[in-house]
Amino acid sequence: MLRSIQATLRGSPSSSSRLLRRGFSSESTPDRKVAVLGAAGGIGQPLALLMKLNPFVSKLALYDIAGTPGVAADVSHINTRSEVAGYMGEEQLGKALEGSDVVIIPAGVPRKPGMTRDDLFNINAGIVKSLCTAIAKYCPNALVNMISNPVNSTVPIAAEIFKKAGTYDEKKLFGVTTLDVVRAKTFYAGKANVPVMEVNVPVVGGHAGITILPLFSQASPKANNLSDEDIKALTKRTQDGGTEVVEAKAGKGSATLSMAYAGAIFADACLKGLNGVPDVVECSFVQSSITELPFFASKVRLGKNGVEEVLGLGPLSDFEKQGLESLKPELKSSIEKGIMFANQS
Ligand SMILES: NC(=O)c1ccc[n+]([C@@H]2O[C@H](COP(=O)([O-])OP(=O)(O)OC[C@H]3O[C@@H](n4cnc5c(N)ncnc54)[C@H](O)[C@@H]3O)[C@@H](O)[C@H]2O)c1
Ligand SMILES: O=C(O)C[C@H](O)C(=O)O
Repeated sequence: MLRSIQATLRGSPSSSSRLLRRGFSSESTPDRKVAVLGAAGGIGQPLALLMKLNPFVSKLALYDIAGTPGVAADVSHINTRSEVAGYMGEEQLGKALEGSDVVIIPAGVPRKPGMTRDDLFNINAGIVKSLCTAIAKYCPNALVNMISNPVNSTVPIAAEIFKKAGTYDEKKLFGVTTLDVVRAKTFYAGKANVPVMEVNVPVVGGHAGITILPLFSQASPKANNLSDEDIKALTKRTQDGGTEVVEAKAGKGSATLSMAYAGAIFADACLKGLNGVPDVVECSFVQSSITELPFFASKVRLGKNGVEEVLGLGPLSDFEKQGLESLKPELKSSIEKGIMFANQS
């Protein structure tokens, strides 16, 4: 993705030649519509920019309850492939969604210091419910990338809304946990003193506090200079990464720029999968049977229909096994809270 952005910034010939190397002719690169819901927000605006730079996108629909005409006009002047349109207010939501291949949802309120992600439930659950009801109506086959918190509950809410509408396909619903992976990579590279762009670390579980479980025992490149205490500290920092940003922003919201980057990486992976690029693997919070919980984040292979394969956890250290058992009760209750909300209201 970073290379895609860099190539795009250098000029379209290099991005199209990259597409050619991947087996697409410039004429046959499939048309793909991406909709961003909450596009005028702290995440939505930089995410709109990054999706405008993505050569796989042919149409970019920017939807919010306010402010999207300005964001769309601004982003639309960038000389890249996609056509941009802004949509504002519920009466324009259908048009924004129609024909979408990927819908990215960063709509909703962010945390302030002292709040948990679950404290956002009361407002964001209703927002997600209404947006997913519209997705079921206007683009039931789209891949849905859920960013709105609490992800551990908003993804189950989306699943229930789609089930009620008769459109649920578990292969097409994703909780975006990429920021946890981005953080784990950055913190590990800093501590292990290895080149950050070469680092890979799976992060499993969910997206809140101890439900975020980075698997540093599977990190590459291997680092022999890290003690058990270092791994514990890296795990805690990854779990508290969101809070670190919320506190630093001191009441002005939560992670937006790093989240836009993470959201753009995940959407890019979804588009590559849809376009038949082989071996696209990212961590995501999806319907899962790799533990007893109905939703769980782990590595997922992406393909032409969305999730092609939910990959297992692989070998865990004793510390990670303990972390896995400790996260299950909280994750289970967040999932159940989402399911109950969707079915009672
Ligand atoms: N998954 C993650 O890793 C992750 C990371 C960071 C933030 N988040 C979450 O993303 C969400 C958005 O964060 P932000 O910083 O961009 O907030 P923000 O307040 O800056 O932006 C949210 C946007 O959503 C819009 N919105 C509200 N109701 C809407 C509706 N019904 N339809 C469409 N748009 C609507 C608002 O108008 C606003 O523009 C929060 O819930 C936050 O907790 C998730
Ligand atoms: O921490 C938050 O509230 C936002 C987001 O979930 C994050 O991880 O940065």
